[in-house]
Amino acid sequence: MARRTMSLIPHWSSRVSSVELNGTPFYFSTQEKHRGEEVPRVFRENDGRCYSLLVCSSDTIRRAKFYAELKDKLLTNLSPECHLSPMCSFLPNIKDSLLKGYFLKDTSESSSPTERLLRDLTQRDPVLVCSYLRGETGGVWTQHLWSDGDNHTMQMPKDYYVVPAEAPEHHPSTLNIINSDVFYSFEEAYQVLEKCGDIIPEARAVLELLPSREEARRKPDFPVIVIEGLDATGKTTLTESLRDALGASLLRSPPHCLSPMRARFDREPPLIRRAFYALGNYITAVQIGQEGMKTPVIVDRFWHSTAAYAIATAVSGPVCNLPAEGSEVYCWPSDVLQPSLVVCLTLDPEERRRRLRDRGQGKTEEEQELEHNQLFRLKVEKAYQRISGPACVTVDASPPADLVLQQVLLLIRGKCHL
Ligand SMILES: Nc1ncnc2c1ncn2[C@@H]1O[C@H](COP(=O)(O)OP(=O)(O)O)[C@@H](O)[C@H]1O
Ligand SMILES: Nc1ccn([C@H]2C[C@H](O)[C@@H](COP(=O)(O)OP(=O)(O)O)O2)c(=O)n1
Repeated sequence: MARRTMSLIPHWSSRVSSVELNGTPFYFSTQEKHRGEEVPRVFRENDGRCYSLLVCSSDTIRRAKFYAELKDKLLTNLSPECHLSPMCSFLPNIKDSLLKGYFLKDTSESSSPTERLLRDLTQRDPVLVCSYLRGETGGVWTQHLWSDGDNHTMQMPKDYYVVPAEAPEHHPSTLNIINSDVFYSFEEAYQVLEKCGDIIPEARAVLELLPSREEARRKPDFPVIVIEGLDATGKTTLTESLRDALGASLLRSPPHCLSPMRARFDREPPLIRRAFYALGNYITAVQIGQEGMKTPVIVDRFWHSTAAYAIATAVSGPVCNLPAEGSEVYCWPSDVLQPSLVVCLTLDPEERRRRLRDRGQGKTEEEQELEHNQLFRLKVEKAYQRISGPACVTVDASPPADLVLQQVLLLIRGKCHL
């Protein structure tokens, strides 16, 4: 922890913080001198004491695990007069600079219980705490960075004034996507599960099922057609019909051999969950390579799903916060087999809800969230459309199943000469 804190300090005053109040981000930064700037919005009309907690550790697994637990830990141990808001700190436009945490307003009588808890956290956990103090007149606020536990030798910087900051060009939640949410090589995803082996036994089981990188890259003779889309858009119906119509093999990602481990990874923080899905694609790629030497191959979900869901979860707020079209975030990994055609089924939300209801089966938590969270659904769809190399061809899935099949067969014949 101490090492990580020290590595942050040289850039400390270049950092910008964002606190989300009712879903809207408010930005502030710090500086050594006050030049008459107004008080940042999060500190205005504020009688309480304010603190920020940022999770930071060079151990990415520990950081992801601790962040996932932190909110519950705080809500359980803090007094009801404490209010938490999501917060982050970042170096504008600098990749991998995002630190996530919470902003805490405490309106209770005594500061002691909260400060005791925060002090304990700084000593035991990978967290960086700051307190904020209002000047005598109320016109200025200063930030005080707490030292971490027993590292007395560390040179702490002096207090800084907090001042309002501009919204950055790229939304902060986009800064850490690469290799935290979306993996662009076998090695990067592999390393995450390898580091989890001691704490998640299922991670070792997944590693044992993995192919070599060469196997995952083998290009088959027959065309490979991937069908993508949100849950209940008709992927299973269409992929089974395509298999029958084309005499094709039908595969899926994640592959069946990972089904017993999937629920465990769905409970893990994004870093670990997304590494699991990323590795699933390499297993499916080997199966595609084998089957594709004999017949055409239809694949139910592949890398588009892995990337689009991960990006949509990682990026908070509206669709415009997503990385712009053309961003490297949307680039197909060079070591994943490229399908001949990717079709993305779309459906208006009302019809999709009707199909989900009619099917009446259990849904993943994420799909339930999708149903309630229109924004998330829009972000997944937008991310699907922006992925390139191969891009996906969008097909309206609202007509009857046989018409959707005919339309996709036409696309396949045009593109794959079957
Ligand atoms: N073109 C279609 N028109 C009407 N209903 C459909 C169509 N395609 C699929 N369905 C129905 O919608 C539900 C979801 O389809 P399914 O193929 O299971 O979707 P997914 O695999 O994408 O989750 C199923 O009950 C299915 O019978
Ligand atoms: N190739 C894939 C397939 C699914 N995922 C992830 C993306 C979402 O978190 C879920 C969506 O899966 P869901 O349970 O809705 O999918 P199915 O109903 O099994 O088709 O799985 C993935 O990351 N990569």
